[in-house]
Amino acid sequence: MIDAIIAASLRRGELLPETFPDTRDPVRPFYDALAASDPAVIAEVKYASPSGPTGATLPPGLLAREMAAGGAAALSVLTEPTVFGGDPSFIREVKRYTDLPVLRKDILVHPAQIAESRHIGADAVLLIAMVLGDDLPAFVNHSFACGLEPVIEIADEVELQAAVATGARIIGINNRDLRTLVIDPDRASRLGPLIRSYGRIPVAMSGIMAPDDLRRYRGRCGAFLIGTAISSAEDPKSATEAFVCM
Ligand SMILES: O=C(O)c1ccccc1NCC(=O)[C@H](O)[C@H](O)COP(=O)(O)O
Repeated sequence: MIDAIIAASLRRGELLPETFPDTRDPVRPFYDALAASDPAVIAEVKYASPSGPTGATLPPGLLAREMAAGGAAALSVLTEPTVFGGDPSFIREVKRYTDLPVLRKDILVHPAQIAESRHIGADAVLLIAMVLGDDLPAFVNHSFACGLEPVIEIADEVELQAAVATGARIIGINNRDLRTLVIDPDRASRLGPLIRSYGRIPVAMSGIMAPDDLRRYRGRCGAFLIGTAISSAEDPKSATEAFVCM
């Protein structure tokens, strides 16, 4: 499944123009938003996954407004269209409803997709270590050059070392295995303190379904990315509050 998503993303990247205007502004405040909040909840606008629809019903702008009202420190917006039901236009829509900094969540594999991310209004981009391999440092540098905060996603100690060798200030630990989709909640507990010891912000990602799940990472991770549990909630504002008011 992940290989098909990567191939589709490469095809999308190849269709983009090589340059976009407005790619050299200073990095926007995604980092500051996480550093200033405890717990820093990154609420994710997520409509589907390889497992099927999440059940989210509000359109992206209204969903984002509820998440902001519930106290989210920042937002993540899935823009991948083939499996996750996303679209790059969601970022602009979300930005019309909230001032919160926004992470573009996608399988980014082409340099033009980084410049595009800035152009469509993102403040940060997800760079997946497993997907980018040896290209990771170049994508980190390109993100900073485009005025974007790179957030590297890792799954193990080897990828952690590759991430800290770059200048990235935020490193996410995905508890979900991208190939098997199985969640291992101990990943973020184990790797979070190690990332902290390098002076970076560790973000626990995936499988955080209830406030108690977040509690296990307190003190070990600095931020918490929550998709399905908030996006699919009947009342996304209250669902966000429940995580923020831990
Ligand atoms: O969500 C999935 O099942 C998934 C499968 C394969 C690759 C990526 C996947 N999700 C992307 C994400 O990063 C999650 O949306 C994010 O971590 C939030 O996860 P959750 O809170 O469990 O919805």
